[in-house]
Amino acid sequence: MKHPDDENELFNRLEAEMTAPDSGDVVDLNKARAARAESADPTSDQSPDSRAAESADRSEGELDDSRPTLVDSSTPTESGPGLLDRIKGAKRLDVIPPWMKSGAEFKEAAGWIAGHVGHTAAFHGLRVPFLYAPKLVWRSPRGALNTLNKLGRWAVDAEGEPLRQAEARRENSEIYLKLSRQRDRRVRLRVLVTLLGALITLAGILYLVYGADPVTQFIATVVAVLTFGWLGAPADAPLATRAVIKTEVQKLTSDIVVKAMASIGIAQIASAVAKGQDGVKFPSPVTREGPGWRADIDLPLGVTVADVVDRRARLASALRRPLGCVWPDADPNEHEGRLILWVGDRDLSKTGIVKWQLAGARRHDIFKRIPFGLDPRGRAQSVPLIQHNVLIGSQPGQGKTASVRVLACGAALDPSVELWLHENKGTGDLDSLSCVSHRFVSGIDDESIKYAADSLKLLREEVMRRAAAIKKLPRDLCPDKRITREIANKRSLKLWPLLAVFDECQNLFAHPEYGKKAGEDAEFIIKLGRALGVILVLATQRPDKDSLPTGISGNVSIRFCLRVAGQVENDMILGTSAYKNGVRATAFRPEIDAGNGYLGGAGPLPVVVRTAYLDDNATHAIAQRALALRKAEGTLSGFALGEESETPAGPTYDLLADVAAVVPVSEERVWNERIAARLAELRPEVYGGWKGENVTSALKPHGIKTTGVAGTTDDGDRTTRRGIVRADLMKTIAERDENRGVA
Ligand SMILES: Nc1ncnc2c1ncn2[C@@H]1O[C@H](COP(=O)(O)OP(=O)(O)OP(=O)(O)O)[C@@H](O)[C@H]1O
Repeated sequence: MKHPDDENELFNRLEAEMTAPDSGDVVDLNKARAARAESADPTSDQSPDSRAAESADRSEGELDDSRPTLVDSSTPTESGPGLLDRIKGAKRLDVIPPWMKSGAEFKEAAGWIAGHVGHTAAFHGLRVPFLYAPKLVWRSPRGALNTLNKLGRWAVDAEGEPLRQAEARRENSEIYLKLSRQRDRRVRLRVLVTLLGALITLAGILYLVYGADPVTQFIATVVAVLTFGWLGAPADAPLATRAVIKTEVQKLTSDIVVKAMASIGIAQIASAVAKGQDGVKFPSPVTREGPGWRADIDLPLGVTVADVVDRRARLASALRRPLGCVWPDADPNEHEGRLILWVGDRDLSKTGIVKWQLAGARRHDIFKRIPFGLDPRGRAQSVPLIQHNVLIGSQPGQGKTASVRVLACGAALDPSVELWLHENKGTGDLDSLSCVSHRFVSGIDDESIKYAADSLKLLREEVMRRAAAIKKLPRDLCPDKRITREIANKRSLKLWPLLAVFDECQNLFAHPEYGKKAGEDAEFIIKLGRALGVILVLATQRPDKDSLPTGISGNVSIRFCLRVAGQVENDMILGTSAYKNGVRATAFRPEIDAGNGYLGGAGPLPVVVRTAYLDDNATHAIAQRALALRKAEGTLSGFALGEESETPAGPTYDLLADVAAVVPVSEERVWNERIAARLAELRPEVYGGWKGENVTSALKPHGIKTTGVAGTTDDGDRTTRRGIVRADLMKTIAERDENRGVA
């Protein structure tokens, strides 16, 4: 493995700086130039003579274009940053390793070890009376015979017999006699010891049979049976089977990595390895990180991390690991050619259910990030919601609703958040959260789709209201013209965060009647609502341009893409060029990789995340906690309180303004029937069919009284009929506008 020789480099630089022209030494410029040119092209002959000859041979304009033109300055300059800058720019490694600082990681490891020990104890404990003890009893006669046999052979020195026979065959009488004498001596001693031992054993047996109490007899019998049973075990049949079968994972070494990288079809690496070089460099040693190995790799010049990500399957094959174990990743703090190759011990899809960090939390602040899941390296990943919108997409059954639940539960745990939940699949996946929702619908029928479309219409109006309200806030409270925690806490301002979820939104946006308008409203909200605390979370299983307007997919800031079938769907969710850049959710496997997806926009680079999973029971428990919080703080509203759902008013027109428009200044008093006729002409879709009495009753709530107004009919008759005084109307309009301005 190679490491950069930093110390040497540093030393050379120090030396160079100390002997630099500042020190007052005279520098031989010719020599310096020659040295520089030599370093640029070590193969060429750079003696002054040769250079003179070369220039004489070539006329101007006849330069050899096969050689790159050197553009270095001919005067010596300092190369690169100075020592202090280099030290300042150096990356400091953690004094205490991260795993030692993480209570959660430590707890998880301790829990895992305790579980492992407990499992092993239970496994063998159950087998002792029913399997191991009967096996030992069964094997004990054989063990007793084996023991007697071994004793007998020892007493007569049977082990030496082959050697003596060999010497006899070779007729080597001297050695044979020596060996025979040695055997006689041994046998005499050993037979004596054996007889003595047999006598003691016999005495012991007689004592146990006739003199010992039953407990001693029992213990002695058990010990004897177990011992002989143990000694009677055949070599190929151990007594106990293994409680756990260890899956041995090969240690990742730089040699393995180099070999693998050379075989994935990147020409620069393959040709370097063929020439006996490494092809890639390792800026730091291969280390253990989380449940796997991490290799930091510098790729050859011109090769990018995306080139390796493209070949992930080949890399997995070359490393002889399942695809779900091999995760090539870029390092956001380094250059484009720095690869972090993380090779897990286990396939990501086999890591089981990821526990949600807030599953047991009492409350959460939506202005902080919402824990979302783990990346393959076991690092927690989270999603910011404030100032963002979220788009989630995948094929059916890959975990969209599960990820929506995590985000909705995170928001629900902040009692200041108003939740609008729409699940247009009709399976009730979000029902548990209905008890804390301001608006809620679950269904795929037209009525449910209309409800969701109405919500977007209302949200659009809400965004406009908020924009006007924020504009009026004093600068010290709202310097950035966006919602803050402080503003959200001032309930009178009605500017708390509002999270609206549209699960299976393809059913809404592709609806023949409501789809188009809903798409426009959603785009409007996504573009303007971010700073105003309105957050949209959209999940779709059909990411195409009919079911997901491009205005939405182009403007959303956080994207989570679970398994999709092709490049178009991939880029629709993760953004243009994602596929080309190696961010490919097509690599996930159907069903097996449910819950695994690429998360973009939540950090500097897209990362693979296995989302935390909340089943219905866990969601219900969180919803109940959120409900208690909202009750305590008095923030329950709308659907949760059983209130009638709001529907946006039909086309909204300002009646007073319309009346003012049809009553000219010259008419001080006017009959209501004339106003009705003029209104019907102005807006037939609103006022068509109105009579004088409709005007009377419509103006009454505004405090405009009707009185008897004298006038002339179209036929020229003078008469008195019900009408209004224009001054009353204008006064009412002025008062209303003034009040609105105050609000
Ligand atoms: N994070 C996860 N961890 C483990 N399993 C998961 C995870 N997410 C989803 N699954 C599994 O995938 C199944 C389908 O999940 P979910 O209903 O969220 O998918 P979906 O994409 O919303 O499906 P559809 O498009 O049909 O609504 C779940 O029942 C669960 O078994």
